[in-house]
Amino acid sequence: EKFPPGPRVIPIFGNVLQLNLKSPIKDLERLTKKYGKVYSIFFGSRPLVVVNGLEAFKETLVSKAFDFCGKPQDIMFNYAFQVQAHAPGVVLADYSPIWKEQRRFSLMTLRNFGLGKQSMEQRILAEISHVTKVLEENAGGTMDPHLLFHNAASCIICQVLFGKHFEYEDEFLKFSVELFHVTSKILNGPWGILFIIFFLFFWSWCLFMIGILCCFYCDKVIFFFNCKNVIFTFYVQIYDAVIHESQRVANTVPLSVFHETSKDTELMGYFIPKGTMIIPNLGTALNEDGQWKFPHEFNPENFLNDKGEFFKPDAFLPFSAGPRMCLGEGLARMELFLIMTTLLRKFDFIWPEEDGKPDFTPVYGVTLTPKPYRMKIQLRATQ
Ligand code: HEM
Repeated sequence: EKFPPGPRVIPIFGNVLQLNLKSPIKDLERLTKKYGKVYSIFFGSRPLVVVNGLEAFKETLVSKAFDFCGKPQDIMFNYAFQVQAHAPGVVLADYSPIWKEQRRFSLMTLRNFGLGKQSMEQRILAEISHVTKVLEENAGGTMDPHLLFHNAASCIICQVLFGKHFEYEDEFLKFSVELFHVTSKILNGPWGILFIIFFLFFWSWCLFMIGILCCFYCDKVIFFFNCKNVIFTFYVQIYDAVIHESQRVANTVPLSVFHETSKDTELMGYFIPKGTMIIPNLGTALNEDGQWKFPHEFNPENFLNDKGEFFKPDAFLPFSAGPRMCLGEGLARMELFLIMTTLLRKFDFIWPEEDGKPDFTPVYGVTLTPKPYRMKIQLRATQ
């Protein structure tokens, strides 16, 4: 009786036919308005609980984190990725001593490979020089930057993993980026089941996903060390605000990675049995009324306090929170900051008027991405 409410369930199908599986975000928004911050939907006979908004996330991901930090093991993903009990990796591993060990090992390895250190910054800057070269070649014209940025992000993670730079024309790189692109589109789409075969390849390339997901971040501490004057620091704060605001609006990983309850528990007064799949709808905190100065518009002031200094509101949870939160946040931040600042100092990126109004409707896949677009590139007069 105390299970979260939800739409009427159709036998065999559950609520699948009531959702647009190609892009369920709008449907989930509609259901939040009707049923509240915590509600249930059924995939076939399987119940899922959708969690929305900062208050519910605090309870799910932080204060009761260990009740909610399992990962479903009996879904198609796990078979496709060949997740095995003795070697489950990190992202899809259930809450267990093996997951803890693998997470600790991964963090330590990333640190050993230079995360948070000058050497990682140098690797990223070296990769940016390749991007800059391509953009310079196209200066004065228009281009679709999609593949260029995928390549750059993939190459950075390859640098970390293999200590080698891949040329953008390299067949291996082209194949892997294309493979990721295709699979990530199919994965969440209605035809996902038919394309299960792709998933077998996907596991091998998941590290590339890391790069593509990250859209480039930064550890601003490194930057601060190099900046001694106050005015420059002020600019950095604004830059940081712009980058965070871009990520807030982009809502890159809207539904996080599904969780599962590891025991019977309660959430905002509702009873949630052990083994229930949980969807943290992270995007609902990123534009939640009451949490932001300007929740529904692009405005970097969302990350500036009254004195114009950078601050991060609690509702900024694109990397999730608690024990399962994203392990690559540091690398992602470093990449985004270095790439954005370097490119914006050198180039102007302009929307081509002949292409009409930009269509901001995102394409739903593992991540939310923009529809294909072209941009004009111009070298800036002062660099
Ligand atoms: C903008 C870039 C990125 C975003 C928005 C992002 C977001 C996320 C989210 C939402 C989760 C799920 C957390 C949860 O289950 O509660 C996650 C998990 C994870 N991410 Fe990221 N991520 C990004 C980049 C990266 C990078 C660069 C790496 C690796 C270097 C990485 C590695 C991981 C791993 C290993 C997990 C699983 C952690 C665990 O289950 O213990 N991510 N990420």
